[in-house]
Order: sequence, then C-alpha cells, then structure tokens
Amino acid sequence: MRHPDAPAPGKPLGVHYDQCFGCGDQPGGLGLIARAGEGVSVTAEFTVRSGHQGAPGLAHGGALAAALDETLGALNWLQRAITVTGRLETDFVRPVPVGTELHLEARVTAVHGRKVYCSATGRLGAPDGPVAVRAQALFIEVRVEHFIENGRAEEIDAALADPDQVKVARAFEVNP
Ligand SMILES: CCCCC/C=C\C/C=C\C/C=C\C/C=C\CCCC(=O)SCCNC(=O)CCNC(=O)[C@H](O)C(C)(C)COP(=O)(O)OP(=O)(O)OC[C@H]1O[C@@H](n2cnc3c(N)ncnc32)[C@H](O)[C@@H]1OP(=O)(O)O
Repeated sequence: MRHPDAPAPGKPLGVHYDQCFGCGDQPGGLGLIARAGEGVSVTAEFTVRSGHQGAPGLAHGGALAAALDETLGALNWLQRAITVTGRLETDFVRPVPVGTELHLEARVTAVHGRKVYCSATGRLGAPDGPVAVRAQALFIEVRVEHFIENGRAEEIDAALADPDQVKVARAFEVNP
C-alpha cells in the first residue's frame, strides 16, 4: 500500500545516504535520481557514462543491474518501510550504449508479511523507448538495527552523528 505520508507523484525522492553508490554524489557512482510515481511506483533516470562500460562503448550488466536495484530500493520511500534486496533477477534485452539515458520505472506487485515483490524496467532514451533491461525482485523488510548491527562502525558512527541521516532513518521508523 502507498503510505499516507508518501511523497506526491512527481516529487523527487531524496538521497537516502550521501555515500550511496546508486543515489549519492559519488565519483563513479550512478547518480540516479528517482521520483515518486502513481500508486506504489517510482521513476528514475540513469545516464550511462564511460566508467560504467563492460565492453567498448556498452554498459556493464552489473551497472545496469545496480540501476534497477536502486530504482526498486526507492520504492521504500512510498511504503515508508526499510527493505533490502533479497533476490534480483535481471533480463538484459538490448545492449545499452554509453551516453544513453536509461528511463527506469519500478513498482510493487505484491506484499506478503515482510516480503515485498516488485518489478522494474529500463527503457532506452525515453519513458516510452524500447525496453533494454527488466527485473523481478524480492525485497525483505528490516529494522534500522539491520544497518547499525551489520555496517562498519566508522560509517555507522558518522551516520548517527549526522542529523540529516538520522532524519532520513526516523522517517522510516515504525514506532511501537
Ligand atoms: C543509522 C544509519 C541508517 C541508514 C539507513 C537509513 C535509512 C534507509 C532507508 C531507506 C533506504 C531507501 C532506499 C534504498 C535504496 C536502494 C538500496 C538498494 C537496495 C540494496 O541493494 S540492499 C543491499 C543488498 N542486500 C543485502 O545486503 C541483504 C543481505 N541479506 C540479509 O541481510 C538477509 O538475508 C535478509 C535481511 C534479506 C533476510 O534475512 P532475515 O533473517 O531477516 O529473514 P529470513 O531469512 O527469515 O527471510 C524472511 C523471508 O524472506 C525469504 N527470503 C529471504 N531471502 C530470500 C531470497 N534471497 N530469495 C527468496 N526468498 C528469500 C525467506 O524465505 C523468508 O520467507 P518466509 O517468511 O516465507 O519463510
């Protein structure tokens, strides 16, 4: 279900962590910017750069899978729940040249307990361009302790000392 406090359709979704490979401002990262869609869906754009190559002039499949994963992860903002990728199945349908703007769309298809089933597509050049990549995924809901208990102490301590980061984490907390 779309959470009552979910951002309105069209609203840009923030960076959930500034050092995130997918959405943070990282050299070599994806620089992916997502927006809320209708229902429990999001859209995003990812421009393939030379640092994302796997073969001459073509995107690496892992970079494309990461873009799909990040877009699917952004569904968290619409559900106001923290979920992590448990399973990500990817179809690579067309090669993606460097310089392409990949238009991504992701949506939740079903929820069962902590399990969130979702799917995503990436299209070449335009929101209605040809499909280049597709994903089916299972995300699992976790508590914020998942990060605190498993993350490296250095980054966790810095995140907990950063009021902006704590604000993001709080936005997802379901208080008893
Ligand atoms: C203080 C700092 C805070 C910072 C964070 C703050 C806020 C963050 C907020 C929002 C984030 C917003 C956006 C995020 C955007 C993008 C990120 C991209 C997403 C990622 O990139 S994220 C990284 C990759 N991801 C992982 O790093 C996960 C590693 N993994 C684990 O941590 C565990 O594996 C876990 C937790 C997944 C499950 O562990 P668990 O012990 O909690 O639960 P359990 O195993 O019981 O599974 C429960 C039910 O899921 C089924 N199930 C589980 N895994 C399955 C699989 N693979 N295939 C099929 N079914 C599976 C079971 O079969 C069972 O099903 P059933 O209930 O029916 O029996």
